[in-house]
Amino acid sequence: METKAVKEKSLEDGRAAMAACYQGFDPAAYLQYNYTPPRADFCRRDSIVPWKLGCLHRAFTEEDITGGVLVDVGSGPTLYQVLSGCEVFERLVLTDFLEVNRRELRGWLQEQGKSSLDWTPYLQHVCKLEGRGVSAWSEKAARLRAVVSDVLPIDVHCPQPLAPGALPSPGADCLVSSFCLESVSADLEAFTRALGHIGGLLRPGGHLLLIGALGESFYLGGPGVQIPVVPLDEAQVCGSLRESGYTLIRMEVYTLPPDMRVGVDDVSGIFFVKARKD
Ligand SMILES: C[S@@+](CC[C@H](N)C(=O)[O-])C[C@H]1O[C@@H](n2cnc3c(N)ncnc32)[C@H](O)[C@@H]1O
Ligand SMILES: O=[N+]([O-])c1ccc2c(c1)CN[C@@H](CO)C2
Repeated sequence: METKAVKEKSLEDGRAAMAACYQGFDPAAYLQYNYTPPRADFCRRDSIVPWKLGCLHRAFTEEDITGGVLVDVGSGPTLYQVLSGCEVFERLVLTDFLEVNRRELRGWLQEQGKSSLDWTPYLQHVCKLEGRGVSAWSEKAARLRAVVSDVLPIDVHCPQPLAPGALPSPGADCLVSSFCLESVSADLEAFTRALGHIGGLLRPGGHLLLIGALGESFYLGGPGVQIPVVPLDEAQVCGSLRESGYTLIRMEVYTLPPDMRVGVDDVSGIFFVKARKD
């Protein structure tokens, strides 16, 4: 029979091991692996990034998602996940565990062109989805820079993932999180716990937009930096959502065609979830 102290110790050891894996994370390499063609090919209907941007565009333009505060959990060095949400919310908080990623985000936010990836094609694609024409991309960039109020440290394994007082007291109106929870959790139990922790950042009735990997056991966070991932299937994601106090509104799934499997991970599918906090 495992005592509480032993269980706590093994939890702490697991988190420390995962944190150690992330010390080698290389934002520029990660962006190169996942956010350039073929995975980010805006001329291909079956490319992964356009699929993700379409899911986010649809979700953020549905009438049940209204303004206020949007928090992106585990932003990493990427901005694609908030390009639709930035039009709907007045305040956007980006977050990540690593200073290297927070620095990457601040670089783009503070200065034209100071980032490891050119986000212009992403801005243009989302403008097209919004029927604004691609030339509005610089307006969207200005809007994003205007609504991001903070780039904060976060740890989803903490019951309070953000520093006290980081958000207004009712909590955020909406959370978005992509490829974070399963990529930082040692097992399904930790994934579910983390889902509950971030739920504490959200007001009751608020929405969660969650993008994640299905069937993935590892990914490369940089050259030679192999990071373990808890392999999930759709049923486990739905069960974890239910267990951590969310009502599932819908789940959409993308199955990777062979040429999207480029050797930087062993992901087989991607889920997009829209859920509401009970
Ligand atoms: C696979 S990346 C996802 C990045 C981005 N959201 C995307 O969609 O590509 C996982 C992110 O989780 C962050 N992370 C690592 N440990 C974390 C923790 N304990 N709490 C929150 N985020 C963490 C990493 O720094 C990394 O940026
Ligand atoms: O295809 N993609 O757009 C894409 C983007 C990011 C990531 C993946 C796939 C799969 N691995 C995760 C880390 O667990 C990160």
